[in-house]
Amino acid sequence: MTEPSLLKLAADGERTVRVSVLLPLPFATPLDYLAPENSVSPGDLVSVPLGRREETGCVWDIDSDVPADFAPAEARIVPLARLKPLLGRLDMPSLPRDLRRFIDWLAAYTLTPPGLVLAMAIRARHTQPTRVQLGWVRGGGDPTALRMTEARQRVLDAVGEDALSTATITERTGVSAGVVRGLAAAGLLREAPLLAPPLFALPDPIFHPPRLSDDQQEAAQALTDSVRARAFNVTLLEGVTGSGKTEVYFEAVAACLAEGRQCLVLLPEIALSTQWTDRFARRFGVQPALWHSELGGKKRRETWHAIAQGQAAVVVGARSALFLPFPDLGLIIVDEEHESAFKQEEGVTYHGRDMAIVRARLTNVPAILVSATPSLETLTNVENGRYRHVVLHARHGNATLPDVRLIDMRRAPPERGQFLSPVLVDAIRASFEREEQAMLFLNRRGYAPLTLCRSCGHRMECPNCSSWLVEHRARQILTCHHCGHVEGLPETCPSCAAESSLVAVGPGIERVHEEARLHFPEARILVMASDTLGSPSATAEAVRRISAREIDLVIGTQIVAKGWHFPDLTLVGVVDADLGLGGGDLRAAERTVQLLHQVAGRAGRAEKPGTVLLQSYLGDHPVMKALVSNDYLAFMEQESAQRKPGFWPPYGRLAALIVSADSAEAADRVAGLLGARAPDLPGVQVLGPAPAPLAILRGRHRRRLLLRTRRNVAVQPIIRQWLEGVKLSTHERIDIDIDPISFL
Ligand SMILES: Nc1ncnc2c1ncn2[C@@H]1O[C@H](COP(=O)(O)OP(=O)(O)OP(=O)(O)O)[C@@H](O)[C@H]1O
Ligand SMILES: [Zn+2]
Repeated sequence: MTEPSLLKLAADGERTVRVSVLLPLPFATPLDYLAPENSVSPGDLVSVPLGRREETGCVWDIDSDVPADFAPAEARIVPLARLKPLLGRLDMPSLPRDLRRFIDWLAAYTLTPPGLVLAMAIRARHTQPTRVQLGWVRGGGDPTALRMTEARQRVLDAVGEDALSTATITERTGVSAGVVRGLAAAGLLREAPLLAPPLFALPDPIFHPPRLSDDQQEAAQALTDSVRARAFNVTLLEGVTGSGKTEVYFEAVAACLAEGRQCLVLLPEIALSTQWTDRFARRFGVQPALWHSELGGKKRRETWHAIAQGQAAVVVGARSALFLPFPDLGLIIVDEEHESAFKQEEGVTYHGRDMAIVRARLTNVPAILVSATPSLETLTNVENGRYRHVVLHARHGNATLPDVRLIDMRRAPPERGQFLSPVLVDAIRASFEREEQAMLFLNRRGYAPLTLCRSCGHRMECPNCSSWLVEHRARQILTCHHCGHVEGLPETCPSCAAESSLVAVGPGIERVHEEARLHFPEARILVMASDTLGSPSATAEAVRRISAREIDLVIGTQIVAKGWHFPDLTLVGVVDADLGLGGGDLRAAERTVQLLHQVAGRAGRAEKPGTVLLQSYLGDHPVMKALVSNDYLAFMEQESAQRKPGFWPPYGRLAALIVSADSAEAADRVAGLLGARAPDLPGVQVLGPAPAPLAILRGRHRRRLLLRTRRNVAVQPIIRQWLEGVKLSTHERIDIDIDPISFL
């Protein structure tokens, strides 16, 4: 690994200035250093002394007179004479101004030290650009200094302004490397950096445009207009599954390319998006740049640099792509905007969709949110005129929306110990007979969610978390889906020592697979879950096999809901449509409709019509009614009517405080303390403290408090004041989650 070269700071006159440098560490503010005047600019990455270490940071401000009311109390202004000098500037692209403002904004909004947000932006620097390769150009030496043989002349004719490597020269001219060395020694050739071939070829906006329907054309026009206007605004692109939303927003990407600017597309599960990138390549002639957590070190740093130098024109990424240093960003698209996967729950907690809009605003470029089932937040913003609305009403071509039907599990129950109703089994058989493909969806990995002792009732629980262990029969283990704890399946009950008394309760997809094999011994079945299909190549292979009709039945967790397009897939069976509704989460119903609608949307996307069967015990539930009648908006109106009176989001604001400690007593002490000094303000309510649903997670005891306010109340100052002076021991923590979407 090569370190980036450290550039000396050129002194421009005598004066030195105070330079504030933000370090990727949990400090409340940037630290001040000294540098010669005009030697660095804001955004430059620099090396600084910190104690006995050297750290890389980013110049945040120069010679600022920090106003007293802006500086937090702990930011003491150190006199110039006591400041240490910068060690040098890294030979790397600087962070653009809009990105720095975004980092500050996000830090303030999420109540995170800004350095920790910066760390997300410059993580890629840990692995630096590969060393520059050198080649040869014409040198300024005296041509008569050397006898001009024919071989030497051939070399001089071959080299031009762009450097060529020795290997290329000898290959092109047929001379030996010695001739090249001789010319160099005589000064007739000079070393110069080789131009690296660009890592990402430029996508061609007119490579292969589709012929759009009138509806699509109108939608595309609205989007491309806003791209050309080069100003911030947000548009919701809503359209039923299979209506061509992707084709339509590709037109906006094309417009952005035509403007010569960069474009960022956020997808919720980028590592699984091979179908998306292939489509992109068919439309634009080349692959886009990818950005996600699984990118390897070399690829990661090369991509970071290509983006910083404006060479990567289209970046498709996970939420972390919001922190990339685009020098000329022209458009941000968030596909599947309703997805909760955009929320980062660990470390800095932020919502990728919401922050995409913030970034678009600070960069002053348009944002496009895309969904078949938009979130209530987004619909509300459309309603109050903050977002524009562009709608695609029908599926593309001759495809029709699938027929969604309910299987009432009380009336058509499965056989004892089974999970598929005879109605569903018959429907699958019928689709095999028509030589069509079917899919079974169950959002639960493993074999069974609970293992129970038949004689004493003991439940197999995680030793580190308050949760059940999930059996994975293929691997013969019990595992915790929260902390990853793994143990073998015991032969006897650990509590009463009864033999062979442990039974699996409830289904996971492994168990549904087992049952499907029983019903359809001949069928070619493929199981798709994040633990069996983690890597992009495994996913690509699965997609290939389904598309090539090597598979009759797909059984999967939520990864099968993603934007897949399989023309021969006509039947989708939802094994447990009620699954997401338990737990009392604010958005449980909304999320269930969105997920099941998305799954249902995989059926009948081409010529053959599709059918969706929902197995449910709650046929009268608004969620089931919405799915059967395919009336999403009516459902969202009910949702809205339920949330409005209590000022639940999006009609009010929420922030969660999660207390965790190494003992229940300590957790109770801190939670009690917070409860006792909870803010007492108009329009503000504090719920809790209460044990978190996951009262123990990874061995830590957890309590939750929920702050709920009217929409017009800013929660950050309230929380800052609330926590001021709260002293914690090293084993106690308070995590803040602004706009929480998980209530575990
Ligand atoms: N104008 C068009 N010309 C040719 N093919 C099209 C056109 N519009 C859409 N399609 C095709 O129809 C299928 C569905 O389109 P697309 O995937 O863009 O829809 P979507 O709304 O994004 O779907 P979903 O929300 O279900 O992921 C794709 O195979 C797409 O290539
Ligand atoms: Zn656990």
